Amino acid sequence: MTANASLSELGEALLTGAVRVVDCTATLGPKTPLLKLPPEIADDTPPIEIHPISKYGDRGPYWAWNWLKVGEHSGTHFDAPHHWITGKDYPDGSTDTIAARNFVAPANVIDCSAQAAADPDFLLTAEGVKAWEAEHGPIKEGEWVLMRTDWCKRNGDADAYLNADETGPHTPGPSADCIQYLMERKVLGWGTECVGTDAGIAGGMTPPYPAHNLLHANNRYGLASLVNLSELPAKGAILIAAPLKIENGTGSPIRALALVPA
Ligand SMILES: O=C(O)C(=O)c1ccccc1S
Ligand SMILES: [Mn+2]
Repeated sequence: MTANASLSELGEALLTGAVRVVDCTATLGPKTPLLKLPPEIADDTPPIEIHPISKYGDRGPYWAWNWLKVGEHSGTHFDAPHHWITGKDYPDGSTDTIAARNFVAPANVIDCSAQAAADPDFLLTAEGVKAWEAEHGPIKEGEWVLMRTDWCKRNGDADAYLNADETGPHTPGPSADCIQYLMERKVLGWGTECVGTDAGIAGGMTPPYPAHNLLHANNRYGLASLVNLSELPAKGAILIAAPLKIENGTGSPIRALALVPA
């Protein structure tokens, strides 16, 4: 089928509802849970603020608009290679230099919801990815790999979502060998439902924060705080994940949208 025919067919399918659009984005606002790092080593992103400029009142009679105070790595967001020291030198590693073709791609959704429900520190390993491929087919170069944990069900409760105790945060994520394997498969990037692309215990892993370290060392991308992955098929969805074109940006809140068969 020609590209014209494919796009025309997609347009028709969108209009008829044969292809559905799933919103994989959490609402962004002052209640959005943000990463809390050990205060002895790092500063955190300040809480999101939404400030009205006018709302059809005397400072803007016909219009309403706000200004925002928001960190790049807030809510459902995109991690660019420049976010990490291992990716700092890529000329196309910031949100304003990444090629736009990388913002639309097929998605593989690996369901780890049962494992994450049983163990908040669950780590998906390379072996786990290979077992998934044996069942669903190979992960191809240029595709997203998304870890479904149903962690988004905790979004309404910041404490439950961040799930920290005196030993630190406990949220599921990838092992280092998982990300290393995905880099060998030349995937576009890795996405999770949790506050970051790494597991809560990742600060103590080798290398520290292996998803960030290895993704961005390979000029690849991360997605965090995705929602509704349960509505996506294991294979077959197309994910639209485009960061704001922030000058020298290390990341950006996004509106993540998945095109799925109805
Ligand atoms: O990229 C992020 O938002 C993120 O998760 C993160 C940011 C900075 C340091 C550690 C982590 S783990
Ligand atoms: Mn981030």
